[in-house]
Amino acid sequence: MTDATAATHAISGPLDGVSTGGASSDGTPSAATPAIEAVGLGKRYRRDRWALRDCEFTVPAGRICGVVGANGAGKSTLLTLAARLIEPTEGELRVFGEASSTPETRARVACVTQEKPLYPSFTVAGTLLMGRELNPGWDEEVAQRVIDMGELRLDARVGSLSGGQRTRVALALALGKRADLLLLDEPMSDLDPLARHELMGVLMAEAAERGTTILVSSHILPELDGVMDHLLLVQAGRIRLSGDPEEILDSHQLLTGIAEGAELPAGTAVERRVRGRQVTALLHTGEPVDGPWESVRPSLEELLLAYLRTPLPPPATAPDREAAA
Ligand SMILES: Nc1ncnc2c1ncn2[C@@H]1O[C@H](COP(=O)(O)OP(=O)(O)OP(=O)(O)O)[C@@H](O)[C@H]1O
Repeated sequence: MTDATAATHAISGPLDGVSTGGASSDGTPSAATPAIEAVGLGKRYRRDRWALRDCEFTVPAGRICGVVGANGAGKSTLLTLAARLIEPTEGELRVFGEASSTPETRARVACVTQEKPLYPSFTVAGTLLMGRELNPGWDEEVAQRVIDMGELRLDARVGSLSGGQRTRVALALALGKRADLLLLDEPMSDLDPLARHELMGVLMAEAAERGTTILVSSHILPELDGVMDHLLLVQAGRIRLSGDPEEILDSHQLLTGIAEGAELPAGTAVERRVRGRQVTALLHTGEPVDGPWESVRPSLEELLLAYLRTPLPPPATAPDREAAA
């Protein structure tokens, strides 16, 4: 969790128009400019504590990007940097081509942090009214639909709602803003399975209809399978995998075989597990492997679990750079 506390970032932003940088004349994002681009990105909270380091990746506009990683990997830090609620310590995180916060990019970005900051004394109706007043492109229909699906009373005070109901209000605000980039930090964690399913449907429809880029972090891997068309695996503050999940899966193989005499091609094993006489290994290669192996394409869950179980070796250059800092 980060210390991002800016209230209702989902509704922040200026009342003026939309940037033309990275956008077509009608305001929809152009495919040419990535929604997000990290160049040598690092964030250090304390002197010796890097939450993210040496991150290089691109998320093309219009993608639903799953941000996956263990607790403390750096997912919230990444989303909070993209929301401009905190600044990088080194490198850049470009949002629609802009390296730092501008009124135009702020107007194009909506964020729901894990804290889901809302005003507890406001009613649901008052919260939506605030969204409408502060956002020129406000879409009442989509915000109202999200509220109605949860059967929330408009006169209920936000402070009296359950965690999942508050999440729904925060998502209604974010969707109502009609942003080009939605940053959602574990938005589904306190929703029941039906609400999760419904709201994932709304998000997918949003992405399909408007080309909205969505960065969504989640610990629930099946929730993202078949939904995301871009994957960022964050591990110990580094980006371990980034790209189209189908292409990433195509470049891996899950092998099973008998341990005795079974040699794996050098330098390709992400993970190797031995159970009795049987070896299972995830390889990072699309090339056929010789030997007594049975090879299948891994499922997304098998691939991610293998990476999550395998710690990233510390980079050789880190001590020198720490000393120089
Ligand atoms: N405000 C802060 N001050 C100091 N350290 C922080 C702060 N926020 C996060 N960190 C540290 O940065 C690292 C990354 O934290 P972050 O919240 O980004 O991880 P995460 O992947 O989102 O974790 P989770 O899945 O548990 O939410 C952790 O080691 C965490 O302790």
